[in-house]
Amino acid sequence: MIEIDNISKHYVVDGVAIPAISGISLRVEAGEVFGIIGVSGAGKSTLVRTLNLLERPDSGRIRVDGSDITTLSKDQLLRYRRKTGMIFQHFNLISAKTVGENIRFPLKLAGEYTRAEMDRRVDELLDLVELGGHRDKYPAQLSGGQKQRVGIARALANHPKLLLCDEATSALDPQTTQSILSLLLDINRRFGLTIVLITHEMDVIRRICDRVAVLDRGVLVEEGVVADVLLHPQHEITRALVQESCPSATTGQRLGLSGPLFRLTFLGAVTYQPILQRISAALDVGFNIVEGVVGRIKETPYGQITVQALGDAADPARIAAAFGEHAVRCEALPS
Ligand SMILES: Nc1ncnc2c1ncn2[C@@H]1O[C@H](COP(=O)(O)OP(=O)(O)OP(=O)(O)O)[C@@H](O)[C@H]1O
Repeated sequence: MIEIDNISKHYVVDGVAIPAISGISLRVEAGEVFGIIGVSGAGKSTLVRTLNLLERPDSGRIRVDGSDITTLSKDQLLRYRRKTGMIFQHFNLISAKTVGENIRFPLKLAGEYTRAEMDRRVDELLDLVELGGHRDKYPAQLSGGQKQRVGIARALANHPKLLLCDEATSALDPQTTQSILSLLLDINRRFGLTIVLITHEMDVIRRICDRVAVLDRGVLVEEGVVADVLLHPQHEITRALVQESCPSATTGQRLGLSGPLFRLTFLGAVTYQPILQRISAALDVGFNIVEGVVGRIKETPYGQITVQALGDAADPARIAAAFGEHAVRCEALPS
């Protein structure tokens, strides 16, 4: 478990102090996939890099499994870093080394394995990331997705407990992004590995994260279970980040619709049940779907749609109560 307690970090550029993160406190549970999202310059990289002390916070504490990593000795820090893998947006592979040599590198640095053990581990990791047969190739001979798979294999070499992902899919096309996210989720589940990832894409959070923190100008503005943050964003910056994938509260004004508008949120099995039809029949109200999205948050189905209620019986309180009885959240929107 990681407990980040009130950490701050600034950089000095041309004698001027630039705050990068300010007073951040967070808790990441063992075995979860924790996402940190924010726009460019929000402080995501700085925050994730404090978790292996690539950036040392100016103040505050970071406790991992109870011990404060900011007070570790040099040797203790080396050991801690060995158990903390990291992958990067631009992969950071050594171009003059083959795939096999790149993966073997952290094993060599650890100085704990025989040649045969290292060979065996490299083969095991190549199988894990589905790159068997690419061992003797050089990074330049690989696609972006394959390079990131090498990065993942290298990060996992010493059986880390924590994997840090710094915009790991930002340089990849959408299809390759999905395959890398699936691999990360598979690794998280198979090995119980804790993953902390940073991204500027809500879709990455939706696909694999359990919880998410939102950063804005170095400050933590919102944090919670992904479904709550995605479907009911509280902070303006979060709303902007989710707007592309979810209907907004200004739909009525935008589409010039009159008549009562409702935003309905379905989460779980209820998403696939004919609730609209049932309530329509029970209340004698028609529903015009004007906007919406249906998808999955990790494996959980969800839907969020905006409907216009039609008919004389379209009483907002009755409609909200009827959806509530079916465990569908119903919010009246300004029309
Ligand atoms: N090495 C550095 N020296 C000086 N300023 C820096 C340094 N690294 C980051 N900053 C500044 O700190 C702030 C936070 O940057 P950071 O890279 O952590 O944000 P980010 O959310 O990861 O952004 P991006 O998504 O663009 O990488 C920004 O104002 C940035 O310009």
